[in-house]
Amino acid sequence: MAATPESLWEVRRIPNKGYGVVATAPIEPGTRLLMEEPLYIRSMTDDSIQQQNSIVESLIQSLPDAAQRDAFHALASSFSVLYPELPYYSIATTNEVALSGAQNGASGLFLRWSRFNHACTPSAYWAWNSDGTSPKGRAGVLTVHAIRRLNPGDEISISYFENRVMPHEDRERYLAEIYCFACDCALCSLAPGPWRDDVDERLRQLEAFWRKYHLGEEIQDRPSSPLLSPQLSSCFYFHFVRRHSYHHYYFEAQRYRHDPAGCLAECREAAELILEAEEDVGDGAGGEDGDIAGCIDVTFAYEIALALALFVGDAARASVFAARNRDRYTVTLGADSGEALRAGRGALDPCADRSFGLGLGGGRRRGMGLGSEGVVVPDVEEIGEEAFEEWLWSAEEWELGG
Ligand SMILES: C[S@@+](CC[C@H](N)C(=O)[O-])C[C@H]1O[C@@H](n2cnc3c(N)ncnc32)[C@H](O)[C@@H]1O
Repeated sequence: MAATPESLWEVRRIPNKGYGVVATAPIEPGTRLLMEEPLYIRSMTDDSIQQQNSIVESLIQSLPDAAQRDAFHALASSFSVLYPELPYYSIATTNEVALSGAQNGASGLFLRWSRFNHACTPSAYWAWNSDGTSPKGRAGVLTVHAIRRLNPGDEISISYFENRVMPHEDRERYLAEIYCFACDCALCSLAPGPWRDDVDERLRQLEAFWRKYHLGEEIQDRPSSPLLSPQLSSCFYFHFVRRHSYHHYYFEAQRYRHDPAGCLAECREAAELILEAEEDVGDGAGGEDGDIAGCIDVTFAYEIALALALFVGDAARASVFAARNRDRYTVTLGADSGEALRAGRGALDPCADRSFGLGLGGGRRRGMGLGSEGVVVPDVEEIGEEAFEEWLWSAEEWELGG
């Protein structure tokens, strides 16, 4: 992974927040702001908080570099009043992040990342890249990229929710319980009234989408759901769990199989809600719809849409969704991230994907799906953006036999 220009920001005192990260130069969306290796990684077990305090203490004591030990002790400690006798636990729990991928179930502490404050509509996106390589050649790096245009003096914020979306009262409770603070971002500062209700309604819609497709909550409530065949579960595993492997995944197999176009329509609604908000902040100006920009990334809708297109063997739409993911991951994770590279390969050759055409049944798999039956990507210049979107999301050809 390419190195990071950290001269673009500095850590400063921020009223009512302790320290925070502030831009020192103009920053464009997609700029890499941080690439950092963990100070330590520890597995999350059901140890008591006293045991966790001892575990973190020995991790810190064993660091060879005194400057690193001092930097750990200088970090924010939001739980020190609650647990004055557990200083290591208090610092760890204020600053650690849950890791996914190969380190699933573990958490890490990152000294520089720990200075970024939270906003429900953040200006930067962070992610743990378990396949990313640091300049020192070590596997696993945490990256932060700007997702809005920033000016010198702007605080750079990230979301502590990791793409979870919630209406205001749930966010308030979550931040108070987990992080001990009340958020005063633009979204949380909205006065009660019709506009805040409208924003909450959109957030609830996106939350429902997230819960359904990323946590699979509906299926957990439905004991009659058929078990996935090994073939199907491998398809779903491959597409949804690889990036978000810390989520328990259950899938609506039957609906996915028999009504892929209906599922695609839900992806479209979610993607449009997210994109409308982002368009408003695209020029850095902010705006009414922009109040929810950055709460959830549009790739969460496009990844599902991509998986659906692959499942039904629609190479044309799969390549468009993969290309959109590639472009977005390039902004949020960097062009050199595993996600952007994978999506780029998928855009060029969707038929090579393991799950291409799985929904078509044995005889019609690979090379026999819609990809080779003449569905081609229309020329957007020729038909216009609106008609292109209609084509992309309508999926009239999606008729799966059997
Ligand atoms: C990971 S640290 C962030 C950096 C921290 N402010 C510092 O001084 O090092 C998390 C803690 O920062 C504070 N914090 C983060 N975002 C905040 C916000 N939006 N408003 C108030 N406090 C915030 C809370 O005390 C939280 O527990």
